[in-house]
Amino acid sequence: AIDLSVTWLGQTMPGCLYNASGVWCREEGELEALHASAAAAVITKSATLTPRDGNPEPRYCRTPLGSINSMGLPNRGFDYYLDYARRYRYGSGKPLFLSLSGLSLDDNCAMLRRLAEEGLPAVPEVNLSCPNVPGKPQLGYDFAATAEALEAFDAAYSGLYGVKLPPYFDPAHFAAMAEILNRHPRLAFVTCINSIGNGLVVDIDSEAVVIKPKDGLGGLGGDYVLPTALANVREFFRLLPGKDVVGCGGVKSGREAFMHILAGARAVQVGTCLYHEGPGAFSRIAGELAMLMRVKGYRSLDAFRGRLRTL
Ligand SMILES: O=C1NC(=O)NC(C(=O)O)N1
Repeated sequence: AIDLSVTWLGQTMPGCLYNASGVWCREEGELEALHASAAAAVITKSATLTPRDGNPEPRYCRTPLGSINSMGLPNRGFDYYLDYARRYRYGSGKPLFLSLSGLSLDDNCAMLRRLAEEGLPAVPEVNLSCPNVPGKPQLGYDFAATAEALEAFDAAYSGLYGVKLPPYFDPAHFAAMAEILNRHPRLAFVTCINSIGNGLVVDIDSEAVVIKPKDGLGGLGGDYVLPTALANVREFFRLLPGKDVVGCGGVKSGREAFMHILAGARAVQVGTCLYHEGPGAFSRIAGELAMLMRVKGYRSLDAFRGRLRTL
């Protein structure tokens, strides 16, 4: 039989696929639908300290090659997701991740401290990469600010945590980020990647942009981002010994999931494809991955994880 389970963060989850933060996870009903699906874990919509409406609509658009979004962190606020985490059924073996995207370092630390006080099994994934809050640059592109933030996170939270990274496009940036990330032993994983920020999709019939915020600029997902996502997974897999890399970006079938794991991904998140297909995507993609493994003679993910060949 094909084993798709993943052992990390001191636990074993029943499969390797779960949602990308932001997709199908803002409301409790959505989170419960994910938990009931073939998703192997659940992550919540990035929380700000207080509830937030987000950007004006239209703020999401599907395109033939994926998606563009400028949601602007619409969410129910940290207390809503903390309350969900108190009632979550951890016994299912499906980990719960809480995505945190504070609008300031103090907010991120306040949420981390509150989470630490609860002593819940939920694992924080701190979002360093939202590209869609007007006036707020992506923290992950400011190396000094990222270094300062991670020191503060270590002081605020004594458990294992992860960060959601923006895509990087230059070996010097991979190296600079890795040097910072490797200073933090309790930073157990990085999720690569968040959307490719500030793309522009044009509709030639209307001769207009397709989303309202930022005059049409938004984060790209889907087919557009797969090669960049794979590059970030493979580079950080090499550069962060002892840490896990979660692959995110362009996964719409067993093929892309296989690529991410070959590049080094411990587990794989699904965003744009989940937005359009719904939670049924997880059983489809898992089945396709298992079939691919069967054809290739692999019985577990460990048999090929990180084994991407170079020429
Ligand atoms: O981190 C984020 N990435 C995105 O692509 N969009 C959301 C958002 O805008 O809320 N946040």
